[in-house]
Amino acid sequence: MSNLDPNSTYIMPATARSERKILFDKIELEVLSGPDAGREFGLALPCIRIGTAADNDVVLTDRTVSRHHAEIRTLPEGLLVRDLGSTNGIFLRDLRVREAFLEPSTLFSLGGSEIRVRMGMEERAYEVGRESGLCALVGGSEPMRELYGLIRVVAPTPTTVLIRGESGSGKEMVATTLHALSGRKGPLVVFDASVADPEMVRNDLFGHIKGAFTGATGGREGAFRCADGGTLFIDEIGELPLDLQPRLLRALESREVAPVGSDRPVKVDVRVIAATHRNLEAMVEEGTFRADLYYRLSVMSLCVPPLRDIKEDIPLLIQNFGETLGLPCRVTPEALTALMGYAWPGNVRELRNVMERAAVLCRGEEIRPEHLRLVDLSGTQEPATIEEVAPVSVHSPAQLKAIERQMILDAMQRNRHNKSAVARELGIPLSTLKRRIAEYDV
Ligand SMILES: Nc1ncnc2c1ncn2[C@@H]1O[C@H](COP(=O)(O)OP(=O)(O)OP(=O)(O)O)[C@@H](O)[C@H]1O
Repeated sequence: MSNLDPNSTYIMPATARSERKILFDKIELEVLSGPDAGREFGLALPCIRIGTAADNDVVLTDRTVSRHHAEIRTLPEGLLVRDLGSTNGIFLRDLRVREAFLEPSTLFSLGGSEIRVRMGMEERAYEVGRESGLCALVGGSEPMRELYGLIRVVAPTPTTVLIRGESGSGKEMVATTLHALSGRKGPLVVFDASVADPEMVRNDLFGHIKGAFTGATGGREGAFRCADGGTLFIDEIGELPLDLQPRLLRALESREVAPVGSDRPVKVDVRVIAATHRNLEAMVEEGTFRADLYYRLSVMSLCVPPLRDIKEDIPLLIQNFGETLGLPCRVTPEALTALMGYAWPGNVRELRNVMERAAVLCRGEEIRPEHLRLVDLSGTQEPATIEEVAPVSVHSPAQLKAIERQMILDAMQRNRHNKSAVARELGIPLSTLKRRIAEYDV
């Protein structure tokens, strides 16, 4: 292994201020003997398969090599080689091994082919340009431009990406942008791991066969297979039930999924992007998130800045919402000052909601500070929520609660109990929604 931490993305400032470099891990193989002698491979994948069948990552022509002979996986401890049930086995010197960690530049043999393997690094340059947006993402601040540079260089690779950032900061938009620039022909499938029922998460993510469980009257493809040829975006990965995490890890490494009720895995060509607002490191520490899955996901992390750190983008975002949402209102300098002074705990989503509401309240005139209804300048209070959608106080607090409860119930039904989708639809953070659900006994 390289002496750099394999669990991190390295960004090295280059001499020119606008160009940075990023390092991708890769597995390098060199065939030293046998019919494929002289061939070299460098693959930026977490796990590679070697054999004579065409669906391997490294396809050899040596007839003493089995169709699916071996796999090599990158792990924090090093490169792990594993026999996939070959006829002629894997040999390290004279020792036949079923599974072994390889020292750097170790030689091993598959049938009559001797192979040298090592962990490599591929350096790619990326530009931090002067643009004020990328695809649907808006913002010309330095952190946003840095993010665009990373998105452009990471998008066309098969690397799993972990997007981190606070709720409402634009993680899903970053995932959409990564997919749009990936060149992958298949669809973008969004999967929310915060659904309350773990059974539902398992069935919806991996699919199931007919009769897999009581009530499974038909088969279901599952998000993984629906995303074949495209991208699977797993939102709220920190909420993925612990017992499903090994299954996801297996799918990421083997690029195969076994539908529930079946022991026949299906090959999938899916690029996985995950997102979270949670502190996964702390979750690993406390045992609620598996370290091996964390390691696999965090090889490439992209951080979306909170709005309070990119306040210079507020005017641009407002202008963009005006255009995309058809809000023709002008913002007074006083209102802009108020917007710039606010802490934005709900990030860009909150800004959008505030602007939408202000556009209604100002009745076609210019937006003044009182239309914004920004009550909390410290950022300690919850962002504007659905009760504020009913601005004129014709309801008693009890009636408002009943209305809110009904709105949540309706949205839950529409979104098949997918809480993140509900929170998105209602324009409130997931944490607030969860509190309301508990409070109203929904
Ligand atoms: N950079 C941006 N440019 C334009 N609009 C943005 C940007 N970032 C966020 N938004 C707006 O904020 C809304 C919320 O963004 P998004 O759903 O991507 O956030 P998120 O971080 O995935 O939220 P959550 O953690 O709650 O799932 C989007 O619908 C979009 O309107």
